[in-house]
Amino acid sequence: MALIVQKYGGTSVGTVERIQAVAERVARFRERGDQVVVVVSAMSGETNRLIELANGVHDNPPAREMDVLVSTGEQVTIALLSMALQKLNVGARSYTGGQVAIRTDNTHSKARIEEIDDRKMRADLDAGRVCVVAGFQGIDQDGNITTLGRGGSDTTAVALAAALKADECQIYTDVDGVYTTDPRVVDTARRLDSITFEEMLEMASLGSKVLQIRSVEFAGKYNVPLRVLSSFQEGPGTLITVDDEVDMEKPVISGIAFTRDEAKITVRGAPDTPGIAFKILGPVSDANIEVDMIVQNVGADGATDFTFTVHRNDFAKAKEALKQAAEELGNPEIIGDDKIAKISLVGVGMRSHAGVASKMFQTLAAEGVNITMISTSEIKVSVVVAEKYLELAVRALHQAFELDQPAA
Ligand SMILES: Nc1ncnc2c1ncn2[C@@H]1O[C@H](COP(=O)(O)OP(=O)(O)O)[C@@H](O)[C@H]1O
Ligand SMILES: N[C@@H](CC(=O)OP(=O)(O)O)C(=O)O
Repeated sequence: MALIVQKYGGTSVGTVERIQAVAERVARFRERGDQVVVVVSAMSGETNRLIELANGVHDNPPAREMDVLVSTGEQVTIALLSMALQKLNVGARSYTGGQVAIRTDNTHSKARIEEIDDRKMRADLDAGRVCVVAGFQGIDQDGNITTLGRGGSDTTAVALAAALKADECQIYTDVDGVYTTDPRVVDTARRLDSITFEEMLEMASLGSKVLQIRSVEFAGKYNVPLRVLSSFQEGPGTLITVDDEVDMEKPVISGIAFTRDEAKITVRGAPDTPGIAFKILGPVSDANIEVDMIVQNVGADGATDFTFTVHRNDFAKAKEALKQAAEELGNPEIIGDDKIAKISLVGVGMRSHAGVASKMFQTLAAEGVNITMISTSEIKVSVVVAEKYLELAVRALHQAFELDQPAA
């Protein structure tokens, strides 16, 4: 008998039939004698629909009310799944985040979980019932509903697994595991049997939306055994593993992540004087905008070019912040490009192998893809290219690094 936390994402509960299929899967685990806590997301498309409703009423919806609204999607699916389980004669009870209670801080729309009360869940499990818990939501200490950020149900599941010391946290989705890259873009992408927490964290941070970043951080911190599986087919999925010693047989690159979520801003001809980076990025940071990549060119004739990227949603706001600071910067030219994509190679093997970046640049050059920005860290290399070359570039890199070949 094992204690398992299972999370089913939006596509897996997208229709009544799919909810029934989830109930049947959960029932099979119960028949085997396992104790099961299920976390569900809203039906696919529902959270976006709710956000659009809010945008129709208010151009900057108040964060507290937004959380009251978007948390309703999950309330629908917990009730439906609980009913579907009871129809199969499996004892089940649904709980919103607040009912559990999943206590968070009060940062609406990106709240952090602070404490989980496991008493109700324990009582249900001991009585042989399945607990069906709404993902993505919690409650602050004043009783306000909070949400955990897009994709937050993954984090709910991992946090419950940590609180309950579950034997495994299983994330069921519409793919049968973590792939070498997004299988929707590269059809030769291969499922990985395992990937380290460190690599998964990079993949998630660099754009692979199969797991929410926070959930991977949480699983690593609390040592929660985490597995990604398909809710539509049987299979072993992908196990996220602790990074023990580096396996010399392991390929240098484990995966390719990419994102279209960023935009690039260049300040041309800014004075090349001490403090210029602060003068440019200070106003951007004051506007509460996060900066990702930064490049400052070598100065010439006392002037320099400075380029950085921000989330695409912050593009207009960042340009505006700079325009307001323009006078202090000597009125440089400010240009922007939001048709960019960032592509990243990820792999712990990079620590012990040289030449990954140069092979990446060579591959892109052979395809005629121009690189406009580069950044590296110990286990990743990222480049920015024009968005129109994204698919071409990812496919070429996938092939060049032989990611379509089964691991040795
Ligand atoms: N490296 C990757 N491996 C697997 N899936 C990936 C990867 N990168 C991106 N994805 C995408 O993530 C999707 C699953 O995440 P998501 O749509 O958020 O699922 P859910 O609704 O179940 O939470 C897949 O359909 C796939 O297109
Ligand atoms: N419904 C929320 C939470 C979530 O995790 O969804 P999904 O598991 O479908 O990515 C969202 O759309 O962000």
